[in-house]
Amino acid sequence: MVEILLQRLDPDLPPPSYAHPGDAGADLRTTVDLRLAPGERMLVPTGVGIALPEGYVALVHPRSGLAARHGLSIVNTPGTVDAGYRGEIKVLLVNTDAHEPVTLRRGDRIAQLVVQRVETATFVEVDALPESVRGSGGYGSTGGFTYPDREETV
Ligand SMILES: O=c1ccn([C@H]2C[C@H](O)[C@@H](COP(=O)(O)OP(=O)(O)OP(=O)(O)O)O2)c(=O)[nH]1
Ligand SMILES: [Mg+2]
Repeated sequence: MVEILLQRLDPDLPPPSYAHPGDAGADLRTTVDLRLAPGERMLVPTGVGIALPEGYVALVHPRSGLAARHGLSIVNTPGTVDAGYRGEIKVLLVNTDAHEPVTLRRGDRIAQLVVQRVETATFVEVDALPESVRGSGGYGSTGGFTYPDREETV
């Protein structure tokens, strides 16, 4: 368990909280009413700031229920909150539904914050990278799937 300093910039709203003990994500709320047309995105304030200890990151993930029911997602998912960031956490919501607008009210839970340990790397430049079994194969190099009515594999 890690202790994180939290500042409520909007004290009338509850602070981020875990819905159940052991949950990975603490829910974040919108401080504003909003309506997103199909395809529209908006940077939404949550009314909280945090001071993470060094060696930690907080990731802003979408909520799966809102995604499944309304197509609500996050453009930059998962958003990265750096340990040194002291500003308000914001969520870049997007309505991916093709037809219906998404309407949210102040106080609705819009995203979840996942706190993780993170390594800081030292990048050591070399002329050639060591060999590996995978090599430079990627982007479907191990095969994909074939549509029943088509010859090619995608
Ligand atoms: O979903 C997010 C993503 C980022 N941030 C804040 C915290 C983070 O530390 C800062 C910068 O984020 P990031 O590094 O992803 O954005 P950037 O475009 O690289 O901005 P910068 O040049 O400020 O690093 O913005 C949020 O509040 N919510
Ligand atoms: Mg950055």
